[in-house]
Amino acid sequence: MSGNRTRARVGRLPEVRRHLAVGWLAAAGLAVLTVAQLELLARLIVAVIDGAGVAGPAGALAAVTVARAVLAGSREALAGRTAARATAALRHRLLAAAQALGPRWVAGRRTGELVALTDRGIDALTPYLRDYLPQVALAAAVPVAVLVRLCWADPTSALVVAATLPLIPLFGALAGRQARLATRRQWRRLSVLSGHFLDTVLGLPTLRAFGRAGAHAVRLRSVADAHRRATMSALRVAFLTSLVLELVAALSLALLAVPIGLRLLAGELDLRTALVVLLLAPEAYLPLRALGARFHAGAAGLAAADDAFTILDTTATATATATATAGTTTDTGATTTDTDTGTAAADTAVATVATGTAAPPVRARRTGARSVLVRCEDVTVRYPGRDEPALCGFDLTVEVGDRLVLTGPSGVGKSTVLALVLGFVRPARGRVLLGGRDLAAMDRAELAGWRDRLGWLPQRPRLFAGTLAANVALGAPGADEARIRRAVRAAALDEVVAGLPGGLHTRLGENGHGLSAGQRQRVALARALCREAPLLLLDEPTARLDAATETAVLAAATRLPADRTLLAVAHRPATIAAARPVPLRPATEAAVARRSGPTGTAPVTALVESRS
Ligand SMILES: Nc1ncnc2c1ncn2[C@@H]1O[C@H](COP(=O)(O)OP(=O)(O)OP(=O)(O)O)[C@@H](O)[C@H]1O
Repeated sequence: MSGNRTRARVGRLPEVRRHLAVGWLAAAGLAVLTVAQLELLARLIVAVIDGAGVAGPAGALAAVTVARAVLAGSREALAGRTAARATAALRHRLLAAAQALGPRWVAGRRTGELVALTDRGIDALTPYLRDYLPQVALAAAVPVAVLVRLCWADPTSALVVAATLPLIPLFGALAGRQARLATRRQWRRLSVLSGHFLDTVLGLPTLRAFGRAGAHAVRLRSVADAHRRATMSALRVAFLTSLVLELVAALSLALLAVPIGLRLLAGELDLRTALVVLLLAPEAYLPLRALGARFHAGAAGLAAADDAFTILDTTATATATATATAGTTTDTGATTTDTDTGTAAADTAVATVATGTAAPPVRARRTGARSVLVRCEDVTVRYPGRDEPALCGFDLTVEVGDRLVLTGPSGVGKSTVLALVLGFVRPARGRVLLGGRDLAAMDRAELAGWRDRLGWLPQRPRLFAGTLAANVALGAPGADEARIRRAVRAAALDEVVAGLPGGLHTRLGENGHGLSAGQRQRVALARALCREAPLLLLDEPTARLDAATETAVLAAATRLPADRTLLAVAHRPATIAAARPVPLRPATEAAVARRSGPTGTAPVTALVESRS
């Protein structure tokens, strides 16, 4: 995105747009007060030299000075508040966009870069909004007011100022291009450095164990060096720009001041006019010079804003694509529904599963006795940047009460199936029906309603700093202690809780610091169970557990009420034995099998369906 487009988009942010008008009004007021203040100062000096009464001009000067200070202070306070609001709103939108794009998108980016963008990157917009934008208004208003007053006082001087003034924005624009490139480079380096730093801190135990901490430190140092060089180059451009602008302004003032002095000596100009010109002329150049200096302060923020808008655009495109697809698939869906109800009108009922939110209810189509909760039809999933599909021609039907376990070699696409059911990824081909609704046709509210019906244990669960109870009740905010204890017992965590100093109310550190890996896994499992959701998605729930704990967890899973459904991913024989396995084959293998299947036979599916 070009710098101008980014600036225009920042200017269109609702929080900024509202205050831009006020900023321009304040700048106009300040311009008038500046001219009045210097005019009164000139009068006061002449009065002192002439020995005339100074009370009048001195009083007026004091009043105008106070008014100017109050207006400037209020303008700064307003600009500061606008900057705080706009950055908070942008950060909020960015996080909402990351949330909408889903964990799979977040996983595809370097965490450190995202953190740098939402934290320091957005913060860097503050100088742009607080200092640079108000200065633009001032740089436009003050020179105009000064020129108008100079035209009236001394047209020759006004002509000199009018001729030299454009040199400052001209040189500023020439240097600005270089400055933009340098700050963009600096921002990139900072993002990479943040990513490396976070990776290093999180992976320190691994690096120490493999004796690579030193080598990694060298690499980190070289990344930090690259950032230092980029920063120095950006600063060099900034200093050189300031120097050039100062030089242009000083030469312009010399061009103006020397003839004024000569004309004053020759008696062609009176003292008051000479003073007015000499006091006012620098004020015409000052805001433009300050604008050049502040441009550098805000350029880093603009580079970060550019990245932020790219992410926001990605969400907008994804939403637009989803909506467009929704239009077509809804039509198809309607046709399918009509046909279905037409043929099986007598024994097919549509069960409505209340979502408990304002979102439209999620509907599950009931075929015969049991409702179909999830159906995948000939689904292919592709991740960006990957030639091979993660899933290919994949079919699955999950009915209410099923206990299904997805099995298969690593990387075959088991977690991708769960991501489909969660609505985190969308199929490149085929259809996914969630509670009877086509995933492609579901909007954000419907998806949120569907997710309300899910309990999810991810493969790498994340705990948060806070009490153990708060971590368990994360997905069930209103859960009382009895419900939390039930979930804790079902996750075979009760003995662990009993051994903790504060029991359920023991405070955990970041990501569950203070618990073992297996205990953390069980807290996350308790969190999934605590939702008491109709469909439970568990990604390797017993991966880090010993045999006895695994048995306890599996026993809890088999005790789930009959109307609750379980779809799990597992590698361990005991877990697979506890439910009906659904073996997954690698997508490419399935695709080859599908192509080579004899004509007229049913296509080989990547998944063999199984029900309890
Ligand atoms: N965000 C992603 N971007 C690109 N490719 C991905 C992404 N997530 C998964 N993949 C790829 O998709 C394929 C299926 O991944 P998935 O995580 O679903 O496998 P899995 O069967 O759950 O593996 P495991 O048993 O090791 O957890 C893999 O080849 C993986 O490399």
